[in-house]
Amino acid sequence: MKIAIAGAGAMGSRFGVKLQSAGNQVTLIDNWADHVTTIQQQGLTVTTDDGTDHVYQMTAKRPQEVTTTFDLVILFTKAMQMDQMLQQLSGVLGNHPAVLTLANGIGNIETIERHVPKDHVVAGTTVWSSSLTGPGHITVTGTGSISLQAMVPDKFPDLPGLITTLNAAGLNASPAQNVLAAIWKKAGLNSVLNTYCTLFDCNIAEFGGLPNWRKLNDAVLSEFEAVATAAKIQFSAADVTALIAAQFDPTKNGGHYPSMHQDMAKKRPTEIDFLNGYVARLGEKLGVPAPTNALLAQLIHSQESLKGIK
Ligand SMILES: NC(=O)C1=CN([C@@H]2O[C@H](COP(=O)(O)OP(=O)(O)OC[C@H]3O[C@@H](n4cnc5c(N)ncnc54)[C@H](OP(=O)(O)O)[C@@H]3O)[C@@H](O)[C@H]2O)C=CC1
Ligand SMILES: CC(C)(CO)C(=O)C(=O)O
Repeated sequence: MKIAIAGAGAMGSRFGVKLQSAGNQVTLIDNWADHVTTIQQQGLTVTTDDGTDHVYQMTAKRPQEVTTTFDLVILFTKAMQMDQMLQQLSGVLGNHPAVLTLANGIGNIETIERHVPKDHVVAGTTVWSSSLTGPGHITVTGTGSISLQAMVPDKFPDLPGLITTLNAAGLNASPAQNVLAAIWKKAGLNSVLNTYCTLFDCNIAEFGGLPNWRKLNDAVLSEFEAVATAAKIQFSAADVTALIAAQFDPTKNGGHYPSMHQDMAKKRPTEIDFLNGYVARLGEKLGVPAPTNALLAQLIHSQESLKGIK
């Protein structure tokens, strides 16, 4: 399959390597010029759990250099970069490839549907993880899985085929029954793990080792559940808490510093407005206050300001 990874940072690069190793023709597309040039000249370096470096020769391009067509575009930008990437790839999208997004945050589907017909879109979530440690260099730990669903299930040509392609690359994909519920579930997880690990400067296992992690968790997720219920979205705080607890295991994501922590460390804007901030705003609109999520969003914004992040 001809696959474009649009947004080839930490996650896009990890997925790109796995899909190419399984025999697909993969193009990594990214706006970070140094990253693209390093991959073109030296290959993509992947440091694995045991500290070993593996170098992969991969095709890497900036969006404006892409002229080929693809069967599948996997969008792996940050939520706030998605609209720009879709605009830059309008020529590529004109050939109607399937478009899959597994990015974190709520609201990405609406962004994609401004650029791509709904019946070509597949959305989902993943608990795979990765860190972009420098241009052309990622560090990966643990394993993960993917849950995904076509936005118009009767019209999307071949979801089982897409799942087979992802699974042949060892990505552990399975169909979701209710993609909006899956996105909210993942956003609940990120609004706990990403936000607290960033504020406390810790990894996921260290957060799980806090004696009061459950209290901190419940303060966020009880509001998520109330807002989701008002918005008629299926959400169970208990289910999300179980998923969070499963990440503490070092063979899953225990050793991982969440993507928001990585953003803050690199002085890059975070996705907070698509996580706790989104729920606080929606809660306000629906008359269901979410003060803990509103405060956490403000705390992260304050940290961004102190670091000079705009
Ligand atoms: N990392 C993880 O473990 C996980 C991440 N996710 C989600 O996946 C999506 C993609 O995240 P992720 O792969 O972490 O994103 P990254 O931060 O690794 O990369 C995103 C983009 O940011 C820019 N960028 C990043 N670092 C630098 C730098 N030092 N200098 C210049 N530009 C830089 C690049 O694009 P540009 O130049 O165009 O700005 C890059 O493509 C997000 O929605 C995230 O929440 C989901 C599960 C796990
Ligand atoms: C890996 C995981 C699940 C950790 O919160 C994630 O989604 C992230 O780092 O953004």
